[in-house]
Amino acid sequence: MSAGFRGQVTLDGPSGTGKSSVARAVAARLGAAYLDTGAMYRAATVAVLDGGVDPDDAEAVARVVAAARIEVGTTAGEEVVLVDGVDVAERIRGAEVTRAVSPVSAVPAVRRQLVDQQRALVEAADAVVVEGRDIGTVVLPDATCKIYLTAAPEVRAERRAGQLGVTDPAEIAALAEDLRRRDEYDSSRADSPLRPASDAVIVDSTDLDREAVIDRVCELAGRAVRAGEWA
Ligand SMILES: Nc1ncnc2c1ncn2[C@@H]1O[C@H](COP(=O)(O)OP(=O)(O)O)[C@@H](O)[C@H]1O
Ligand SMILES: Nc1ccn([C@H]2C[C@H](O)[C@@H](COP(=O)(O)OP(=O)(O)O)O2)c(=O)n1
Repeated sequence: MSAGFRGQVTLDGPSGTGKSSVARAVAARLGAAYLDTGAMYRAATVAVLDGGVDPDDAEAVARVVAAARIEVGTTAGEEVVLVDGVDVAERIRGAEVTRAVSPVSAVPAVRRQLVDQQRALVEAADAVVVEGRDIGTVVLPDATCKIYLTAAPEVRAERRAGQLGVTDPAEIAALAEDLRRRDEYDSSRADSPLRPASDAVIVDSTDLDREAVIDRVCELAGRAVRAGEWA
């Protein structure tokens, strides 16, 4: 599978499974656009924090996010994330935003607003790789190829630690607890909980390196396109 892909590849799954790194590489290989929907919920969280609002106050969160202009780019390798015109690409990866993003993303009005934006961005692209938590289930139920990435919790925590340069065992344990809490929150919320779509292919990356996961996703995307042509 190389140039010529047309359609949507969705990559959902919990934190630290490799969604972002795999989605970016797959998009580059397929010559497709790339949409990081987690970055949009993180940007909304910046607006909430700067608005001086409690992330657990759903009504206030919905009000602040409705008034915010959230913009994300769709080119892999060029992370563009703006809130009211201000570049927040670096800030959205910080601990303050990571701590507050789950309650913000659980607010139905916030989800409706961002899902509308996500669908518009996807419609503008002939080929796109979209990563998140509810892309195969809610945002793009008719996507060409749906992948659900998983990995053992301790492996995910180690990967996240490696990414952040954390080596202290106590800090790694805290990261693992952070991932566990966020997965639980994201999986148990009422609106669009994290779960695999019934027609998603589950890829367990516990014992696969990044390149192997990228190969597998590209192979599945190629297979889905061929199946669609024959249907
Ligand atoms: N299959 C893999 N094996 C080892 N490390 C990986 C693998 N996939 C991703 N990584 C690394 O794990 C870290 C977290 O990956 P990331 O793509 O940010 O995950 P997610 O978007 O699911 O949270 C990154 O440093 C990434 O390079
Ligand atoms: N489609 C999505 C994407 C992310 N979210 C929420 C839930 C996640 O905890 C946060 C952050 O997502 P992000 O993909 O950036 O998180 P990780 O990189 O996996 O740590 O946003 C969501 O509710 N729906």
